Amino acid sequence: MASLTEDHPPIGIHDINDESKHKKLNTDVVERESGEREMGHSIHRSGSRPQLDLSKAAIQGNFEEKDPTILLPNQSDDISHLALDIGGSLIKLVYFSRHEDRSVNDRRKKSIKEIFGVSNGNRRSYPILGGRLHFVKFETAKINECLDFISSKQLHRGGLDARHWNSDAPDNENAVIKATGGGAFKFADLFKERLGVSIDKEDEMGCLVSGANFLLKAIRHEAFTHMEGQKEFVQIDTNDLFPYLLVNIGSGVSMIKVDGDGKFQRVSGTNVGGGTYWGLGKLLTKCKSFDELLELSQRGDNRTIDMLVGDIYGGMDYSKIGLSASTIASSFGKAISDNKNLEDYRPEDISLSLLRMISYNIGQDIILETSKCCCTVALCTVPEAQCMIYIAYLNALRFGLKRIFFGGFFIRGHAYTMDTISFAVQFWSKGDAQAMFLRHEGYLGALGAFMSYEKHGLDDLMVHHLVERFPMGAPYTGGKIHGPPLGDLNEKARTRSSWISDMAGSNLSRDAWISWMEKFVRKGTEITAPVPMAPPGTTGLGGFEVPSSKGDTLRSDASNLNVGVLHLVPTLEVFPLLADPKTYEPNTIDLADHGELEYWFTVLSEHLPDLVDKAVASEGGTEDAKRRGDAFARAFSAHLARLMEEPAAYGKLGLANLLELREECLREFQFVDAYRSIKQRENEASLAVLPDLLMELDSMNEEARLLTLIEGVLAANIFDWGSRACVDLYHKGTIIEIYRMSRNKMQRPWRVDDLDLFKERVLGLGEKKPHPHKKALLFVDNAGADVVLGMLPLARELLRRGTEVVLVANSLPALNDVTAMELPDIVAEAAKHCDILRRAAEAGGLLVDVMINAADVNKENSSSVPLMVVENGCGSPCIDLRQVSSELAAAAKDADLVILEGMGRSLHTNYNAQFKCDALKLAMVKNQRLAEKLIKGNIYDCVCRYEPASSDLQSSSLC
Ligand SMILES: Nc1ncnc2c1ncn2[C@@H]1O[C@H](COP(=O)(O)OP(=O)(O)OP(=O)(O)O)[C@@H](O)[C@H]1O
Ligand SMILES: CC(C)(CO)[C@@H](O)C(=O)NCCC(=O)O
Ligand SMILES: [Mn+2]
Repeated sequence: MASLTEDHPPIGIHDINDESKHKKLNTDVVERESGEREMGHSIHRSGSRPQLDLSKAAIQGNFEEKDPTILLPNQSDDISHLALDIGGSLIKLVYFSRHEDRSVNDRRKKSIKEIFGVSNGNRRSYPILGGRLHFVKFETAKINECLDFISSKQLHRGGLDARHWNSDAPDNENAVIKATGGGAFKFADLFKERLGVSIDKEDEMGCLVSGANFLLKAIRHEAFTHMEGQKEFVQIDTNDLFPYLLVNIGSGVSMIKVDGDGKFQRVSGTNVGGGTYWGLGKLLTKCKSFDELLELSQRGDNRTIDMLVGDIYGGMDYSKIGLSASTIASSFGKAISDNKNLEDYRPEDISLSLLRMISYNIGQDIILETSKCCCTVALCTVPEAQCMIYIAYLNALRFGLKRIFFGGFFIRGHAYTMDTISFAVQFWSKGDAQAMFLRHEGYLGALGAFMSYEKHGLDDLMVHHLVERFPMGAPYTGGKIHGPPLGDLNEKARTRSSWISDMAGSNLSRDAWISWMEKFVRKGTEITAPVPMAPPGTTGLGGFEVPSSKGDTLRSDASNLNVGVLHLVPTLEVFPLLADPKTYEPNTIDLADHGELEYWFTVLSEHLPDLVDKAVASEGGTEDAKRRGDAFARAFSAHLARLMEEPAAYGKLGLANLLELREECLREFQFVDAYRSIKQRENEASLAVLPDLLMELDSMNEEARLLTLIEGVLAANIFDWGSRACVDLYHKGTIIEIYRMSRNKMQRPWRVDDLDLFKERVLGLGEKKPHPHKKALLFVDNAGADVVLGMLPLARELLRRGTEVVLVANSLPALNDVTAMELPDIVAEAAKHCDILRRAAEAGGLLVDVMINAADVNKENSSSVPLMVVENGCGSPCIDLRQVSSELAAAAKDADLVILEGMGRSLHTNYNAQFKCDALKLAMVKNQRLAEKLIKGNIYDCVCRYEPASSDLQSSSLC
């Protein structure tokens, strides 16, 4: 038997209680499959990364070239798909990369397919495979960088045939990329020349509309309002979306009335837009970037350069026509009489004056075109900075539109801009119309172009098919990181360079690739966005005050952290046993409470160095692992910092999202399961004592046994590498000692104790007959004692009583959570010592591969209820039941009991979830703050919450 820390002295209960001081959280990394594949050369790769088919690969052009393009004619396994919106200022790219085919040798899958008739294991049956949508932008003036990017990622190779984007056609002769925006026309020849692809031009307005419609339909937290610094997500009812006004503020401005999918009309536009602000601003302030200019405006005072009504009227209002003294009478008008040169004005003031002037002129132009009746009012009384918004409003009014969505990169997630717009729309409409913003504001056109590929199956995507994960942009791996920093690039670089050195006897490519990446790192950092500022002071008629700024500088990395990568998983489904999916909220604690966010931020940050050490060690402590560890730490810290400043940056934020972010971040930097060896050791140690435990249980009467079993689950839930307090414990005793101590501490009543109610159902009471459940879904938590000594014996008891059991485990590793891939071996091992488990596992198809001693098998008993394992579709310690694997959804259909075990699944998330069937939530609370908050208790208190499905849902008894 392997035990964890045998050389440490045992601990007592006293030690455990002392741990309540600790409030840190421990973390973990996750594993991806890795393997070897024959491809002429045997290449080791991470299975989660694109798999390149290098056969017949050839360098295009000159071998001596610095960044040669490599053609991969037989590449088909991981085709990426690309669409572009090439605007006057920026090029927007949306590209898709497939998820790896995870259908590795998973014996579970076969039986699950047979039993539930689902084909989750075979993703190829879907029109599109699971994958990711990435969002990237470049300046149009630097189109060559964009072409380099496309070429280096071979994105143009995916568009083999634009009409059928998942075409199997192997040849690249008719390669076509969908593109919209003026640049689709202007640069078509360049694309042909540089990449050998044709551009299939899509109508710009149509793309903006279909992009917006797609986002509003498919992304849960896409649209939001922004008032006085407060961002609020709005879940749009797609049946009640139309009509709306779409205002796209790019270089120029377009206003489009949208009546339905493909039904729209451009009702107005103006040539004075974002491009004007940036262009003139550049000339007048010598700013090098748009953000610099925007940042300047935050600290500007336009009164030093604008001529105000008060300047002309001796400080007085011109009230007869409704102009206040502070209204701008003439933008830049003071420069006439000041007798100053450009250099004498502060660039800050120029920028703000310009920002206001542009907005005013946009408004004025459209007034003349579209609104004859209102122009005088608008010209005379409307605060100048609000004019273009006023026009948007007038247009909305004209067409009876209540909702105005704003898109285009001019908005830039900029708090001041959005607040100004919102205020104006509200002001003029007297609260009738509402301004809304879109998280993917700048990518509407590119997404629309992407949607125009036929047969990609995206039209049918539902909210639960898309999981937004966090962008790990190259800029985060810049600085002292050397070499290709991003996972897939890293992998491609490795495979390419090994191919090149093998085939061409040269190692030029890796260096060339790295230098390209370094360049990208630098460039990527340049395209940045400001961190939103404090809300402006608005004074209604008097115009807007100078925007207040949170700090002197804008963080240069924020724009890379504005939208995440969208993971498309067409196999995800809403958990069918949720009582009301519409009102379901997975997170128990709302991180909108800043104190709460700060607490978890500290917990996660403090633990980061430890986590990096562990992650690096788990990868053999190599130089590459250190580099990735460093990159991971930067990326994760940047995300945390971003979220501290703007908690809603990636949509509504809960603890589940934060914990998932950490796991995703580790995955992004290719860390395989850091807890794998710990999990293995704990599994072994626990399996070694399992027979004794089962014997002990079997000697009890059924009432004592049920109590012992639930106690066992709660006690074993102490093994949680996500809890700092628990991790400290592990250094003080062997796991068996800790387990015993934890068992001994189990004194009823627990803090939440519904055991009697559960017992009544299972064992009956007095006249009431036992009423075993038909089928139970057991959401398991940790590997080791938790699953082996806690949940498996409970599962065994249910099986013994005729309840079918489905063990539901993570699809990907997170902390020391057991995964669905790991469970069959654990069950097989346990089944060696237990007939009930063995027969059930056989019936559930889990033991097909295991050598079973034929003599042991009692054929007559082989009609046992099955024990199965299904994956939940998650890779996080928490579970969002709106997005679970289709095999879990299928398994859930006829279940009448759900058991959620562990803090992540039953407390951080789902504590308040209501189910259509009976639910049992079991956990030991290993965090003092959560204990206080949730159950008014203390660390190591236990929760046994049983909620029968009946309509008269009984509230659990808080003892
Ligand atoms: N990093 C940036 N670089 C340049 N402009 C930026 C940047 N960020 C925001 N902007 C603003 O966004 C505008 C471009 O927005 P967007 O990409 O939506 O328009 P576009 O598609 O290039 O233009 P159009 O649709 O008129 O052809 C710029 O003119 C500028 O005002
Ligand atoms: C020309 C487009 C459509 C190019 O995206 C855009 O820049 C725009 O809407 N400009 C405004 C042109 C006008 O309506 O006066
Ligand atoms: Mn555009």
